[in-house]
Amino acid sequence: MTPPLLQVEHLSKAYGGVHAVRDVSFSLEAGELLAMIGPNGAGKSTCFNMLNGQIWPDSGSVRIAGRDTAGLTPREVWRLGVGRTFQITATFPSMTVRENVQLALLSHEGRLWRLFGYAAADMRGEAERLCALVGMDRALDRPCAELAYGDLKRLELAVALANAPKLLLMDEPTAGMAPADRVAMMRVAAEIAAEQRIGILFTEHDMDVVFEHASRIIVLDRGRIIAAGSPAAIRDDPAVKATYLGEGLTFSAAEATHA
Ligand SMILES: Nc1ncnc2c1ncn2[C@@H]1O[C@H](COP(=O)(O)OP(=O)(O)OP(=O)(O)O)[C@@H](O)[C@H]1O
Repeated sequence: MTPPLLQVEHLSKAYGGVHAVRDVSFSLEAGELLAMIGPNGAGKSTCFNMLNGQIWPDSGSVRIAGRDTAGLTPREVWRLGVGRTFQITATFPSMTVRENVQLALLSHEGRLWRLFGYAAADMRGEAERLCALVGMDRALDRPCAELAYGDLKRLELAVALANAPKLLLMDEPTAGMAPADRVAMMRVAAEIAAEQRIGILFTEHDMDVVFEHASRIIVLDRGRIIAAGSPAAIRDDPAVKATYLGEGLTFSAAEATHA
């Protein structure tokens, strides 16, 4: 039997007396868009940091396509096909959209030293394909410094895709975006996940985005998974409602969408 793309078992991490992540287990298949939600301090970032090798767990395991990542550095985990996008975008402002993606493609190929030679030209077509995939083909020659924030996030997704990830970790991909851009951004991510058979795990505070696009949702609270399941099941889960209502948040928009 083929192992899941991502298999997390009994993952735990404590900082002094704070149990940031406690006994977390879940799996993710190729093509799936899994949302990890939870209030501030629930343990989402700590989980992500353990998944890409930035921090090592106290106990538990992470397997990528069956391969245990224990003891691997972030770069080694990246080589297994785990990409990550961050809340704060990291592109080169003076370079154009196309050049940023070409650079990522060259870096993936290990050919960075040939950046200004013909190798960069080799990557032109592929860079344009990736830009089109995220809806940035209209801005190929624009310097990144001129881009609106939403477009920078799309570009960041293209840069992450240049590394041909099997699993993409997206840390609040829509943070700082206008509501319409948020939904559009995740629609693009969902289409890419399905078409390219990439597994995407994302954290998100905007419940409209989560309920509209996630195939499944896991809910963390104080380091533990308190619920996991389909968007409909999570919306009706009493423990989830209690956690979020405690924060003054409601699922009203999501209820309207799915009613
Ligand atoms: N390096 C650290 N040292 C000490 N405590 C930490 C460290 N990193 C995280 N924590 C604590 O672990 C808990 C989980 O934090 P984490 O950042 O993983 O939550 P989060 O769900 O990502 O929150 P947010 O939504 O605010 O980003 C919090 O109580 C936090 O204060």
